[in-house]
Amino acid sequence: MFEKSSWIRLPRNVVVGHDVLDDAVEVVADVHLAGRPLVVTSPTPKEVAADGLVAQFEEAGHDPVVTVVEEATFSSVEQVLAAAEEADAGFLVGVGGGKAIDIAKMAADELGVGFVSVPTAASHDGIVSGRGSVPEGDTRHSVSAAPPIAVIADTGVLADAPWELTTAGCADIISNYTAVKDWRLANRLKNVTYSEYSAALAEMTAELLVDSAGSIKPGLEESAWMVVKALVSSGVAMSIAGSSRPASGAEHLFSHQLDRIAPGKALHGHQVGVGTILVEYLHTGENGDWTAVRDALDTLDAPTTADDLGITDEEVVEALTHAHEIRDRYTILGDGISEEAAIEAATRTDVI
Ligand SMILES: NC(=O)C1=CN([C@@H]2O[C@H](COP(=O)(O)OP(=O)(O)OC[C@H]3O[C@@H](n4cnc5c(N)ncnc54)[C@H](OP(=O)(O)O)[C@@H]3O)[C@@H](O)[C@H]2O)C=CC1
Ligand SMILES: O=C(CO)COP(=O)(O)O
Ligand SMILES: [Zn+2]
Repeated sequence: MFEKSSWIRLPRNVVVGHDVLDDAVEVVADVHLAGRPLVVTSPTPKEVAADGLVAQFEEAGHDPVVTVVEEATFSSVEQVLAAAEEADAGFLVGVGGGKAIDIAKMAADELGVGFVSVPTAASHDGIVSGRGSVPEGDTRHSVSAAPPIAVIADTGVLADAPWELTTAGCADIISNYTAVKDWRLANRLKNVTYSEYSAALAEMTAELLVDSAGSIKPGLEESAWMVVKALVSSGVAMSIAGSSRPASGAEHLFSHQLDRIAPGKALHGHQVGVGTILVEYLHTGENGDWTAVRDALDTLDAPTTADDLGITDEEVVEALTHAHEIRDRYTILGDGISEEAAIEAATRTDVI
């Protein structure tokens, strides 16, 4: 008897374009969210977008409240839960980069209320995903959470954000190449659940972005448009998979380990981009596709070396040799690679 079942949870409204932030009240009404909005944001996105959004909700008689989070931690989730309880919030609106959106998403999931995602930077593919990524001690959890009911991605805001945030988003997409390779490997060797549809979508998203790399330029709203569409598509791949597998493999474990070893030095997307060069080398060898990955990152102005990331050679080697310890996720790293192998990979690829 066939007994398999799966849930694919996706956003209802994905609104992308120029000045769409002005339509927030309408978007919220369209998905029937009711009650007091709790706006979850972080310091810069508050000024860039959340203050204006709050004024809009006030004008519409929604009586919004705001809470500002500083870090992507479980204690930030607790802070938001307490604020929501105190305000008796009807739904949550996450305004910011990956940090604010992840925290709002997880808190809304815990509360069982609706969540609206308002990215202020095209810097990560968690904008629509049903995941939250949170460090805790020596590990980093990829937490399941309901995806946003609605996404409001204002391309004017995204294009005005610092260019390096957009290049970080591009690199987060390029990492799908190695993430999918790791996923297929884990499926073959460890029988990990695998979805060909999800993997194909994740790979195609990276392919389309790389094909357009030459026309993605700073300050152009059309470029923000192309990148955010790719980020949405990659998030949908995660929702189809029911895990971050199509968008997060060994290159992400490397980045998560760097967050512990060299905190605050570089953006998530930039770290995973450099990780993708290294992991592609490990998958395909000296004459493999890592040069194409490096060239694509270079064309997009994204970092390709330890120097570009502002980290030391030793930190790269330490992150690569300890990446497999981040979580129980089988990748090309297996149960860890030796220091010699890490130095070889990083040297051959000119990362160090
Ligand atoms: N759930 C998922 O599926 C995924 C989750 N992630 C997670 O997302 C995070 C990475 O996202 P990222 O956006 O890089 O990190 P942050 O949210 O930390 O944002 C990066 C920086 O950009 C600033 N910023 C945001 N918007 C603007 C703007 N419009 N103008 C100027 N500055 C701005 C932030 O300000 P401030 O300091 O004030 O916040 C912050 O300093 C990681 O925690 C990662 O694990 C990544 C991919 C997928
Ligand atoms: O960053 C991610 C995808 O780009 C997801 O990260 P996690 O695997 O930690 O959830
Ligand atoms: Zn990522």
